Amino acid sequence: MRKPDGKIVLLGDMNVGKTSLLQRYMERRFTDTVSTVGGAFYLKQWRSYNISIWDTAGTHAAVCRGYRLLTSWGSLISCVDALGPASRWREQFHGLGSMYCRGAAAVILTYDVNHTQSLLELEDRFLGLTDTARADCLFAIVGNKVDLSEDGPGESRQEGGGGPGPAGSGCAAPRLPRQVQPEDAVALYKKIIKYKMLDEKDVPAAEQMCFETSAKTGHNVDLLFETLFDMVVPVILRQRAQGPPQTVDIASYRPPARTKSGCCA
Ligand SMILES: Nc1nc2c(ncn2[C@@H]2O[C@H](COP(=O)(O)OP(=O)(O)OP(=O)(O)O)[C@@H](O)[C@H]2O)c(=O)[nH]1
Ligand SMILES: [Mg+2]
Repeated sequence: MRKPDGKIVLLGDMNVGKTSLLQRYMERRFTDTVSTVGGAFYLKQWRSYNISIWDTAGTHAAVCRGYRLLTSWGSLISCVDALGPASRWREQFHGLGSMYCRGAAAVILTYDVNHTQSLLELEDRFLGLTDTARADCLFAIVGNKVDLSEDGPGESRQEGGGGPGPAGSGCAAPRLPRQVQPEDAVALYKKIIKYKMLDEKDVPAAEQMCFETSAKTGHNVDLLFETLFDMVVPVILRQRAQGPPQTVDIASYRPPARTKSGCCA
């Protein structure tokens, strides 16, 4: 298998629809999903480039919230017990998330437009994971599940076919009042630019990088991925021009052969 030329990573709280978005784009269908454990990737050929798209688990935030609940409800002993595992979880999650983001050319920060907390989590928990991404990493902010909001495009404008599973079931879910406005996503994008100490004029405009999608209907899903692929190609070319990364590839690393005279030669 050829090594991927570039990497895109999907991050976001559990249940926001990361796996469903990726499945909708790669497999052209919307099916029941199970919560992701660890991470998995698809390879997409775009023009002459191989791009890996990583799906990650959003579980951590909920696990920590669970522990927080436990600490407020439980006995003193369970509080003390819970603090240990919660912080260990946070560390493990941070390590794993940072690993998935290492060298990423683009990160898709995903939230649910009907759930404010999922947008807040992006800044609180997920943005820090992107410190290991490329310095010129692109950021897309994606509000998913617009089909569920009162003002969303919904079933009647279904794009790309429903396929088996929930989308094909024919019964429309009740509409919800939308909790996150497009301006909130634009504000987050601007915060990210500040956090990364970038100049707004050197990065794509917020309006270009904030999307509202529905993995269920397919709304804007192709637009999201294909806009990013086009933007990632120049990043790949820059990466090639800079030469191989200055880090050791553990898989291919071989220690230098010892001389017969040993270490003191
Ligand atoms: N109505 C609607 N439901 C969606 C949409 N996207 C995902 N879902 C549903 O939301 C639930 C969670 O979707 P997933 O894709 O598994 O979410 P995830 O972000 O990958 O979750 P984790 O793997 O736990 O981090 C599933 O029941 C999906 O069917 C959408 O656009 N519209
Ligand atoms: Mg998932």
